[in-house]
Amino acid sequence: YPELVDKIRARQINIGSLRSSYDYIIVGGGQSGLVIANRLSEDSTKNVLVVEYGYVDNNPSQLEPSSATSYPSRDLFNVTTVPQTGIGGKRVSIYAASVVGGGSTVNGMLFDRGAAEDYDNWAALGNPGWDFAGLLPYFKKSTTFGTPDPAIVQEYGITWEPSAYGNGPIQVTFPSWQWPTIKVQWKAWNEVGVPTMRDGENGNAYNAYWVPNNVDAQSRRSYAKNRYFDTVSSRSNLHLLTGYRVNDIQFSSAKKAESVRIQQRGTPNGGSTTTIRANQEIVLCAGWLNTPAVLQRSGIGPQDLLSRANIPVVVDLPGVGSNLQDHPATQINFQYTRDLQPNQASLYTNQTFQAWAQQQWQQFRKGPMSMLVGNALATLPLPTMLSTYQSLISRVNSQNAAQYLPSTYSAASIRGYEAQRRVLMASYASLKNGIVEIPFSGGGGTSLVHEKPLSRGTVLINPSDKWADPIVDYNTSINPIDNEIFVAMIKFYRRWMQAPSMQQLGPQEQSPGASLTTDQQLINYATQGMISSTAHSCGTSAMMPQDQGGVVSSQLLVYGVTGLSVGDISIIPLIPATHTCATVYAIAEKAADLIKARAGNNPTTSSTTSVRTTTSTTRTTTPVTTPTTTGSGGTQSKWGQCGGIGWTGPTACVSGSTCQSLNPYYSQCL
Ligand SMILES: Cc1cc2nc3c(=O)[nH]c(=O)nc-3n(C[C@H](O)[C@H](O)[C@H](O)COP(=O)(O)OP(=O)(O)OC[C@H]3O[C@@H](n4cnc5c(N)ncnc54)[C@H](O)[C@@H]3O)c2cc1C
Repeated sequence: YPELVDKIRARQINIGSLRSSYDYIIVGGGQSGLVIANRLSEDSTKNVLVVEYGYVDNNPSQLEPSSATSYPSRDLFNVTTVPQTGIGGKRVSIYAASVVGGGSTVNGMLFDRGAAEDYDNWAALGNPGWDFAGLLPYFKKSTTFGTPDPAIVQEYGITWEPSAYGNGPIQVTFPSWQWPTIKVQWKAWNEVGVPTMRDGENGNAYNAYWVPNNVDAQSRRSYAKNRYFDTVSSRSNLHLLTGYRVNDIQFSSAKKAESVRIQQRGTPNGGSTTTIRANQEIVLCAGWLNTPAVLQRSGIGPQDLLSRANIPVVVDLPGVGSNLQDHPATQINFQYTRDLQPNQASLYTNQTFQAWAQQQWQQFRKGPMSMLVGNALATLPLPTMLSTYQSLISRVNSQNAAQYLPSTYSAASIRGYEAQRRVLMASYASLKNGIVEIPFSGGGGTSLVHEKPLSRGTVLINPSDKWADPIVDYNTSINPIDNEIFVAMIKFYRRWMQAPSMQQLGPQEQSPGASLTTDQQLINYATQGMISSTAHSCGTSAMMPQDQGGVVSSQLLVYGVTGLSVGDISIIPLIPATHTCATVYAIAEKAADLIKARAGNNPTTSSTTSVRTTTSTTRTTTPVTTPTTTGSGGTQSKWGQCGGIGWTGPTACVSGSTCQSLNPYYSQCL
């Protein structure tokens, strides 16, 4: 493993080896940023710089299935929302990665796509080429399906559609284990009118279907860093600079994006910065939280916000930071009084089973411990769940759209929302599009997830401190119809638990509890336990027409300037009914093709630039002082932190490992 670490370190550059200019500068080396970097650097005459705020996380545990359910705080931004008045005024956690590979490095590895209608809706909002047919080649280009263990396929009747996959970097398959109770659950779905689909990845992600994970045959995480970045380490035209924040973008008088200003992480705001020029294009891939913030700090955003923050306006683009969407969720729990054996609890309660599971894992990387977060979803159309769905749709249509939107929304953003509502209501009435998601893997408890909320939020820089983390407000459940969807979900889940097949398990409702029956009681229950985000935040630099609050065109170019595009999750106009990782790969693959195509039409002189140019041409930088570490004594275990700025824990490593500095902020026992 240390050899691998050395290899990874060798291909990163430090500030001293930066060129003064690159053909492409990618802001953010997260999931989408690494995909785009890989594709743009395929042309050896183009040089590409990725600037990433986070670092490489080389902890091997991050590749293991267990990492799907424990998100390491070291790799995440530490931000909470403003009080969410629609769910009792609580502040909720947000999920935004800050590590090389971004969300793909830390996420739950449930790897699904939305229904065809989800993407057709994007095209209907004024984005030709972004329908499912336009995206399918990119879903395929990014993935390869690995045939799972035939025994588990046969035992559980797992189905998938091979033609939905291609020959791409991300490995996708099913683990070698499922819990027996899931067989009963599949039957029960059918009994309450939810058919089983052969596959969700081919545009049919509605009703109930199996969902694979993005893991290789050894159940190891297959993600942007190891499949899109590490694999092209020999390319000298691709540079990655970690531990630096892109503060803002600078424009020429003709509003061409010319350069980025970067600053070392942890140095005081307003301190020294380095400017790097982009000959061809700057591509924002800083994610839903920071892409709008970088735009706003660069003078592209709502005019009144910019002037309150003392930022000169380059383009008054009110949609920047609006249109925030995620999938809010609440919990439901039933206990089986006659559960099948083994079940999930057996891993804790049955020592023989536990020992067998350990042995299966350690010897063969198979068995219960190869499982991640589960592999089955019921993504239910509204008419399946609610017989009075038409009345709900009429009530949505008769709402004054502005009433529930944030007060900061411009007339253009309100128009855009009305356009979204038109396509959304068609989806609410459709039998080929899910409105809610109920994950199931055998147990009686799960999350109830709203896939198509009407409420919208904002991500705005703090006008009194533009360097602070952006202010996030999801406005969760501000629109009362969103709560009606939760009530319908709870009632339908109860119906599922009452299905004939389920009775062999003896399900007993724990929460909300059978005594809660009125809609208001269920709303109170749902909102009390509700979270605003299931880590699928998106939409904050939306691909919509400019006069409808859009930020980028269907070419992903930012309105009002040239040489600047967005290639990450923030371009999503309308949240799809799916976990977002696979969709982000498709967006980024398509973005790379769009960028290449326009470069082809407009060649630059960059091909003549020497790749070897280094520091002397880099604009001013203040030398970075080497940080010191004050240790508290004691010995750190292998893989643990042993130094870095601000570290006060042990600096000595357990025998067999040595403390190695990976960056100024993190040394590790390796
Ligand atoms: C904890 C978690 C669990 C998830 N679980 C699942 C799941 O199971 N299944 C699924 O399908 N999806 C899941 N997702 C969602 C999915 O991973 C994300 O939607 C996707 O990774 C987003 O990709 P992105 O490229 O848009 O942003 P990111 O991958 O977040 O990349 C943005 C990058 O930009 C960097 N950055 C930010 N600001 C700056 C700046 N100013 N300068 C330089 N760099 C900057 C950040 O550090 C980050 O690395 C999860 C996400 C998270 C966070």
